Parts: sequence; C-alpha cells; structure tokens
Amino acid sequence: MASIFKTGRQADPCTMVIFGASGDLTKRLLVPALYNLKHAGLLPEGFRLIGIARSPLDDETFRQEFTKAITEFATTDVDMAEWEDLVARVTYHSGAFDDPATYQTLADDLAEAAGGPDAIGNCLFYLATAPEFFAPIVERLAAAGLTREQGETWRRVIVEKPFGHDLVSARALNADLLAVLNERQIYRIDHYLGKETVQNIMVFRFANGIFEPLWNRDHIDHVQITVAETVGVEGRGSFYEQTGALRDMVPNHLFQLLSFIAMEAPTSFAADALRSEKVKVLDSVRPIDPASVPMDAVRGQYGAGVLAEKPVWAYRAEPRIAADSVTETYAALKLNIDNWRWAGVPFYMRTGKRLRRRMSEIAIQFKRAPIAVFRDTPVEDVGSNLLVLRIQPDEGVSLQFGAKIPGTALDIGNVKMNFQYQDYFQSAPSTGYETLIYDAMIGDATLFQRADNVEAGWRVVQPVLDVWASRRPRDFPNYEAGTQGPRQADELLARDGRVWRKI
Ligand SMILES: NC(=O)C1=CN([C@@H]2O[C@H](COP(=O)(O)OP(=O)(O)OC[C@H]3O[C@@H](n4cnc5c(N)ncnc54)[C@H](OP(=O)(O)O)[C@@H]3O)[C@@H](O)[C@H]2O)C=CC1
Ligand SMILES: O=C1O[C@H](COP(=O)(O)O)[C@@H](O)[C@H](O)[C@H]1O
Repeated sequence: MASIFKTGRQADPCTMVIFGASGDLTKRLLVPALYNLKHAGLLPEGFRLIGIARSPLDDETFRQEFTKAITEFATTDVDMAEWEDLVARVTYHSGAFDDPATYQTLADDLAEAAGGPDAIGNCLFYLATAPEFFAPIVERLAAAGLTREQGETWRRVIVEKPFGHDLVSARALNADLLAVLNERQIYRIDHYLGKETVQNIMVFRFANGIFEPLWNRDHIDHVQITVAETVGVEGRGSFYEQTGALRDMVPNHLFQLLSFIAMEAPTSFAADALRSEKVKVLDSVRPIDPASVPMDAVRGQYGAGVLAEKPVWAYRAEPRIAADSVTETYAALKLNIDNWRWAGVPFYMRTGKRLRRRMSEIAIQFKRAPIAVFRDTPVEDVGSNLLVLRIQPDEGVSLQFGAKIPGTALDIGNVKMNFQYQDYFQSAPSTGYETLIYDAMIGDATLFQRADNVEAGWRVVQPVLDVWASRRPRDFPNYEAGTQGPRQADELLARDGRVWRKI
C-alpha cells in the first residue's frame, strides 16, 4: 500500500501534461522540481511532458522558455547534459482551455506518446491554471475520454490551490471533479505538505517515545502556530484582493500544521489512514460562534513601514490594489479542539505579510511545574518548558527548560537544547514540489488533500469569513510593515494572560 515514507523507486512510465505551462507557477516551481527529480533519478523511463497554454509558441521556442526558467529558478547547479535530456522530452501545444480542439490534439499526442494511434499510457494532468479553469478542464478531459483508466493504466489530476473560495464553492468544485473522476484520481495540492519540516512533525511525534505521553491537555498549556512572511503581494494584487490572508493561508497551510500537531497516531502512514486522522482534528474544532468572532479572530492590513532597513509601501499602494481596500493581509485565530486529548488547550494561530521577519514555527508551551519546592528560596518563577518546531527558514527543533544559574544563590535561567537540520543532514535545496509530483506519479496520495479534508478546513473558517464580510474594518491599515502585526492580535492572547512569541 502506498505510504508517505517510500523507497525512492522510479515511477511507472508516464506523460505529464501541464495546463498553464507558460505561467509563473510552471516556470518558478514546476520546472526546477522536474529537473531535481530528473537529477535524483526519479523520473520514469520514457517520461514525456506536454505543455498547454494560449501563447502561440512552437516546441523549440517553448523549450527555450523552459531553459530560461531553469537558468533563473534552479535550486541547485544544473548538469546541462541531464537538462538537455529532460528538455528534449518536452513538447508544447498552443490552445485555449475551452476549445474542444485542444483536447483532440492532446488525445492524439498522448496516444503517440504511448506508442501508436490506439495506445493508452499513464498520464498525470497538472492544473497549473487559475481556479476557474479546474472544473472545465477536467470536464473536457473526461468528455474526450482522457480520464478513463484501463487495466493497470492510470490517469491522475493534480489540482492547484486555491481549492474553492469558501465552503460552498469548495463543495461545488469537489462535486464537479467527482462527477467525472474517482477520488483516487484527484491530487489536491498543498505545498506545505511537500516541506520536509512539516513531514518531520509526524516523525518527531510518533518515532520518539518521550514526547507522546506529554502531548495532551494534562501537560500542554497552549500551542502557537505562526507563519510570518516578509513578502507583500508580489505582483499578485488582483488575486490577493479577492482572497486575503485568511483564505490564502489558514484553511490550507496553517491547518496542515494544526492537523499534524493535534492528530492521533494513524494506524499506518497509508494515505487514507493518515488523512482520516487529520480530518478528525478539524471536525473536532469547536465551531466558531459568529458572536465571538470579534474576540477570537483578528484581521489586519499593513501600512507603509520599514523592512530590512528599506521603506516599503502600504498594501493599499501596491499595484492592482484598491486605494480603500479592506482585504486583510494578516489573520489570527484562537481555536479550541473539543476532544479528549485537547479539551481546554487553546490553539492560537497567526499569519501575515510584511511582518518583521520570515518565520514559520509551532510552539508548544508546557504547563509550569509547581513552585512549591522553591517556596523558601529567592526563586519567584520556575519558568516553563517550551518546545518549538521550526518549519522555515531556520529549520530545526528546540526545547527550553530551566537550569540553575551557577553561583551561591539559587536562581533559575531558561536554557535551550537546539537541533538544526543543517548540522545533521545535507539535503539539496528543493522547491517542495518534487515530493508531491513524484508521489502523484507513484500513486501515493498521502500528502494530498482528500475532499473531506478540504471541506473540513473551510467549515472551520466559514463563520469568520461571513462575519468579516459583513463588517467593514474601520481601522485599516492597522499595522506597520516590518512589525509584529496588529495590536489587536496581542490583545487576543493578553485576554487569556498569554503573549505571542516574538517574530
Ligand atoms: N505562481 C505561484 O507561485 C503559485 C501559483 N499557485 C496556483 O497555480 C495556479 C497558476 O498560477 P500562475 O502560474 O501564477 O498563473 P499565471 O497567470 O502565471 O499562468 C496562467 C497560465 O494559464 C494559461 N491560460 C490562462 N487562460 C487560458 C486559457 N483560456 N486557455 C489556455 N491557457 C490559458 C496562461 O497561458 P498564456 O499566458 O500563454 O495565455 C498561463 O500559462 C493558480 O491556481 C495559482 O493559485 C499556487 C501556488 C504558488
Ligand atoms: O500558498 C501560498 O503560500 C505562500 C507562502 O508559502 P511559503 O512556502 O513561502 O511559506 C504565500 O506567500 C502565498 O501568498 C500563498 O498563496
């Protein structure tokens, strides 16, 4: 059975078809990822790639575009012989997504790639397109008979994010895809699941006997999940205006982190065992009462400020952003998980753009030890243990504990045991998409979102989306670029007698 931890076997021969092959995602992330797979010997024998987009290019010009992309975005030194071998397998088809001729030509190309007019081969369709094309492309593929599997031959579809705009649209998209595909043919991508440090959360929890007995409400005071970015909207103004920080990051990336931290041990690392445990976490999140949204959810938007000693513009001054935009670039939430393990342990999460520092981490704050034994000493505070799983960019794990400060007086200082990935493992820099593309080729859906995972995420945030849509924020912009985020986010924790970790 497919499982997250694999042996590195080569995938079955297949053709990959990228819809949106002239776009930014393809150039910046998919091309380098494919090269890295080639370099690692993980692309199948006879691999072929067909790119589809509107731009009127011939094969040769398209290959030159790919070569430009690898030159600009490679994550490692490129071996030109390997690259030439890869790019020689690439062809391009200029066509519109809504034109039946596009799919007829594709059918002919796929048959040819498989060896002849009636031949059928394995095929991985990658929808690197704007979300409004996801369902129409899949419907046309199905109508052209291109999603039909025969015998051992497979046809799979990778669907990019955003998967829906809210719960209703996510359900509708699932229904549209499932009308023509089997769930096991659908690979809904969340690139956070391609990150080694995110996958490591499971190894950390389930391969080390010492942490799991403490991983519950008896020992943990609260959890903080932070994904802080320094970047702004990076030329994606039109997309971001419609999306905002909550939709862009929370029901997908932050909830992946939440699910891995909070889930029960799966019966195995097989796709459905793991995904079922993840969905149980989100199903256990206490539904957010709309009346409590102003207390338990905070939104913010950055104004002008200074980042890395350089002035940066306000969100409202960025290209393709309305001068009076009310789109949030920061979101913080307090969630409660009403299950046996986590009852009474708040999970605080925050994400934002143009914050002081790029930092993604999960901090597990343990309960304090009783002060009793130090009653007759100068010690006033024994401190508490803090475990921090650092996702990026400084990847590692640290555990903070109290130690006696040397000297005649009894005093306690907080010290840290610190593991850094770079001290132990040399892994080639990657885009995170390598694992995901490879997994789709070998038919391992563990690191992809099942329909119910996606819908469960939207269900949790829907009350916040509704309340925010109904009340215009009056204080935007409410944080300066280059800072910790809005003051209201500090108040969210202060009400519970807690503070955020510094970004
Ligand atoms: N860019 C990124 O960093 C990330 C993107 N994503 C997601 O990936 C998807 C693609 O994003 P991105 O690459 O940035 O988008 P782009 O706008 O850069 O690319 C869109 C692609 O779709 C093609 N296209 C658009 N309309 C048509 C049409 N009617 N018929 C045929 N081709 C068409 C374009 O072709 P042409 O230009 O030739 O007209 C282009 O190749 C989106 O869903 C996005 O949310 C997810 C994570 C990161
Ligand atoms: O999906 C997205 O993720 C990026 C953040 O990804 P990371 O790997 O750099 O942490 C975010 O900037 C972007 O807005 C969002 O669409």
